[in-house]
Amino acid sequence: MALVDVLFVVAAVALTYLVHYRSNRQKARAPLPPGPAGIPFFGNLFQVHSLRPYPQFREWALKYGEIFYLRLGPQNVIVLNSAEAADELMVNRSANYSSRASPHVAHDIVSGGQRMVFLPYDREWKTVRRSLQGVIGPNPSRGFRNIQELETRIFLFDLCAHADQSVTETHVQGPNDEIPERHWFALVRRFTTSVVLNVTYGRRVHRLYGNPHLHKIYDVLDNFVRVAQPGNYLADAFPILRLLPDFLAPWRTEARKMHEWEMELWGSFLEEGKAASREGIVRQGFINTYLRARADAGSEDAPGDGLTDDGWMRDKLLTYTGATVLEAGSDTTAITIQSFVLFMLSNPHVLRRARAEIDAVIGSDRMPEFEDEERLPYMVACIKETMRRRPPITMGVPHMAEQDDVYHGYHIPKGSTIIGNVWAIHMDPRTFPNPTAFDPDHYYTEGKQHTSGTGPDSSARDHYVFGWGRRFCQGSFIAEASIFIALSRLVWGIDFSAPIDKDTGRPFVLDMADEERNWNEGFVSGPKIFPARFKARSQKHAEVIQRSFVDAQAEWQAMGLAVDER
Ligand code: HEM
Repeated sequence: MALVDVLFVVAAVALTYLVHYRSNRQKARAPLPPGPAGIPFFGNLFQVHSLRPYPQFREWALKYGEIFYLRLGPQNVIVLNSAEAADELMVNRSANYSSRASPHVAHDIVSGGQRMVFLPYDREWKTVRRSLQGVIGPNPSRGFRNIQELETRIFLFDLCAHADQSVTETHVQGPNDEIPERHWFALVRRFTTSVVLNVTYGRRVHRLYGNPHLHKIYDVLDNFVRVAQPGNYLADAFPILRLLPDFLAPWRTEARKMHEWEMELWGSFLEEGKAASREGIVRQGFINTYLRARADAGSEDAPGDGLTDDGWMRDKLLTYTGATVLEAGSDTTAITIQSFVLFMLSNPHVLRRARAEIDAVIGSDRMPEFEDEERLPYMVACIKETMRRRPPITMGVPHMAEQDDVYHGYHIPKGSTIIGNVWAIHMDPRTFPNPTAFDPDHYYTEGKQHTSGTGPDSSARDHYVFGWGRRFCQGSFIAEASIFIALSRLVWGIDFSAPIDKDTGRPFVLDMADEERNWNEGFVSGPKIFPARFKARSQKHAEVIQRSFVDAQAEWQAMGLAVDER
């Protein structure tokens, strides 16, 4: 960078800081919450590990209590470290706390300002949310249970037939956490993505290998979560840098290219949906149904961003709405399943207990069904404990305060980023004794009925992986159903074990407590790939799995969906 550019940046940063500092001093009536001291201009920006912030945030939570304050450049950040504080602001006062302080580069440029998860709390977001509610809300989501049930049959079959490759072959995770397609992690991804692809586009992931779309969905997601990470771009923290012309802002050119690269994928899904509809092929799925309704209302073509005058989503907003469902629902759900396997391998006594319950209730003649959930309370507790011990989005998705507010005598400035510190809440020893242990008894009480339902009603919640209030994860019902049916069937029918380490002669299991070494970095983060063997528990289980796979093919055909190519 030339000297003049450096001077420009420094002057811009100084100006932003002064304006911000003066206006804060004038407005602040109550004191800001306590927090670590920062440095001039940059505040705490360099104290936050942008890709693995949660251990530091937990330390600060232990030091400062239920609320602390950070400044990342001119951006005020309020971190809520207790369930009570997070519920009070993001649920009880949700009218003020349902917007997003979206990262400029990731949202405005990479997403063309259209990615639902980062939309502000405005008319566009409300339209998207309302439209999706009719598909993935509590009742309509039950319409996908048939698909989820069938997809788990394929999942079990694949684990028995193909997962051994993750032990017999050498696999290396890619530099951006890419998963080799012959590793068992990829079988989990096929399952979770196939479910949400059906929800969105009425299609399946029916091949195990050579799925360019499947890989690109994860590549786009991995790239996006990296780009969106706070601290990644100075232009996110210092708005004045956004005024720089293109030749002084290489990040803008880079971000525009990412937008084009993403749109090649997401746009192609929409165009394929439109082409199928023109050929008279009636596909199910949110986007296809929406396109038909929009065409019936007279807007067959609605290019561009945002909404039409009569309130229909235009193509790009619709494209990114489909993308959000695919992104939000694929890796998060896959990570939960992968983490569960790791926790079970690390705690064989828990697996034995879960299996004993399933064997007693189900037997070996049939697989567990959704209706069995109420009779499998320990299994449900194992799932909840998986999400508590390792939330896929360790720090949740930040909200934003739209107006000044006061909480317990502390000033919360308008425009602050609000972080519900899921990790610290889940690691609070007052609620969860011995919090770093994987112990389903955190959720299990003998004789008490448990279900996985953790809807937005905060008084009935027992973990916080799905966020808060009006921005509460809209796909939680789909997610919980996928997770329950996949994991209860896994425990029922599949014997999974760690391979023997040649050096130690003992089973090789990743140390789940070693965050740095064994868990990926980033906003959405799961375990690094690890080998495991999967085989049917008995001849009887194998027969049920094989028969269910074969029967599923006829059902796919009857629904007009692709059969599995194996
Ligand atoms: C274990 C799986 C999942 C986890 C841990 C998870 C977690 C989250 C979190 C933390 C948020 C942000 C909540 C907030 O702002 O307070 C979110 C938003 C969202 N999730 Fe999920 N999610 C999962 C699965 C799914 C699935 C399967 C779908 C779709 C079928 C989905 C769709 C969405 C959507 C559309 C949003 C955006 C909501 C908004 O901004 O208004 N999620 N999710």
